[in-house]
Amino acid sequence: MPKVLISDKLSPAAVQIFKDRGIEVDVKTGLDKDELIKIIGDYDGLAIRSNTKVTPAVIEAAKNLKVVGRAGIGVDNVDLPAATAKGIIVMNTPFGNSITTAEHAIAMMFALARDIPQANASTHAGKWEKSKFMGVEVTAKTLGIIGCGNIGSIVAERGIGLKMKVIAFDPFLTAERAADLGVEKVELDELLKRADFITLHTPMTPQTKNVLNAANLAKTKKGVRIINCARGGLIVEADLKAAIESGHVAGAALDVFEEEPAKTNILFGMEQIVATPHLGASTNEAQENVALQVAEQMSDYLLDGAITNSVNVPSISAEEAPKLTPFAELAQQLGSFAGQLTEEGIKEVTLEYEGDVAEMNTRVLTNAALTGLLKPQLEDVNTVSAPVIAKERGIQVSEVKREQRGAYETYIRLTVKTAERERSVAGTVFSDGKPRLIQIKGVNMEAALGHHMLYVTNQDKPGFIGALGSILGKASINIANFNLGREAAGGDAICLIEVDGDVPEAVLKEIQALPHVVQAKALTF
Ligand SMILES: NC(=O)c1ccc[n+]([C@@H]2O[C@H](COP(=O)([O-])OP(=O)(O)OC[C@H]3O[C@@H](n4cnc5c(N)ncnc54)[C@H](O)[C@@H]3O)[C@@H](O)[C@H]2O)c1
Ligand SMILES: O=C(O)[C@H](O)COP(=O)(O)O
Repeated sequence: MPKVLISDKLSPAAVQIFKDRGIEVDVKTGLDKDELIKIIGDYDGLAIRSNTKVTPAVIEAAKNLKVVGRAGIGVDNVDLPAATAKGIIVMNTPFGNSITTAEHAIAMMFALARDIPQANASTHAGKWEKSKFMGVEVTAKTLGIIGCGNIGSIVAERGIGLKMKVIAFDPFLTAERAADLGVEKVELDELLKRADFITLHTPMTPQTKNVLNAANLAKTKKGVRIINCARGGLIVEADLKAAIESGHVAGAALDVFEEEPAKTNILFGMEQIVATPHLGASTNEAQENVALQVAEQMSDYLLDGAITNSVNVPSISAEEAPKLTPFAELAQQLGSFAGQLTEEGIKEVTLEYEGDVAEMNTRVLTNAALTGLLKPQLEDVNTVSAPVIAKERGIQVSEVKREQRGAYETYIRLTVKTAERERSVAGTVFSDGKPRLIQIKGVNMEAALGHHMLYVTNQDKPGFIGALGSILGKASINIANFNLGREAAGGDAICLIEVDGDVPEAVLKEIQALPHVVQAKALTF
């Protein structure tokens, strides 16, 4: 039975889902990093929010971990490269808390416009400072949205509902989407110049980090008010402080900070700052949504191999998972076969998918093939890390899909190009669900791959098979399966033999020395 650890405060709905799905679940919140490292090895799944830091050290200690589920959106607290390298799937719940966070941004805008937190504190203190708190209307003001994705779009709709003029900077926002939303798409400088309120809704990336720095703050309208319910590092806090002190920026409402938890901060204590402790997603509704969703997604993966909302691998639905499994095994075997025979640097890999398999989720199959291909050179490769490693090594990977059927209903062909040669191998899955090789280097044959295989290429000449059989017999190597194929009588021939154990180096040398042998290699699968 898979075992999941919930290490941040999640709605109890998540625990119930895991239990209902037959998954053992422990809830241990507030663990420090050493405590987490100590226990993480026991778990197949880890469910988190933003508090748990999934560092390379945690990943290293997570010997059984298969999936990290983020009940929320931002996965900046998870070391994605480390998780990917270890084959751990990281998934989030990209929509579950969007409305709640957008509503928080709007609430923060009003808090700023009308000094609500300051007036609240003053009134509680019995001061009745009616003339001190003079606000501004939002009606007819310009709201500048930086990042118009899920949350930014909802903020845009709410802003339009409040009779604001909404402008947005988002390089990935299409003109059609902007028109549908009723938003004017502008460049960043234009937004900075025109907005009375600026609200940030981008992820934290190298491009968005420090987007509101001294230089950009200087381009804003005097009296601008800034709202950040996205990520702390989008604003340079020292520059914001200076811009408020100079009177250029009227105020800022911040839910997120450069360093969290933010127990101290240079902005704390400033009258013009409204602060909340990363509460964007904190409503009953959003927490129920994300907890249910993450528990379902993690259970689907741990129990059925279905992948939803992963940030590091392609999705696989629960329906396609069982159909894909034998083809993924085939793709990995084709990759492994080619990988064990390839001793030079790989330049290009092409995967041809023909027939029914062309309609499947071929990215998953390509990742499986790359895993098999790279494994002989790299012990630490898996279906999650393989595409990243291939890219890092400059291997060009392409897919070709054809719907038509030939002699076989469906098949996959893998072609590997190096500086010296091109090698291709094709296979299919038979009705018994087992993968078979059907062609090697253009030579037809039908062979299942066992654990130990002997691969020999030779010139098709009489007497060769007898000589080969007697070498194996003399070495007491039992033949389990013998598969032969040839280009034409007397031409190139291939012999793929399943044997019941290792083929020692000395035996291999004897085979290589036989007349007409071009190559002989022991392969394992
Ligand atoms: N405060 C909270 O509690 C809370 C809650 C939920 C989400 N968030 C954060 O809010 C942010 C937005 O979440 P979302 O769900 O809307 O994400 P999203 O991916 O749907 O939208 C992000 C948008 O930013 C745009 N973008 C990317 N790079 C950009 C750039 N360089 N300049 C301008 N725009 C750029 C993208 O095109 C996209 O449209 C994330 O950082 C998320 O972690 C915070
Ligand atoms: O990215 C998110 O979903 C938000 O930052 C919410 O974080 P939380 O789940 O820790 O409140």
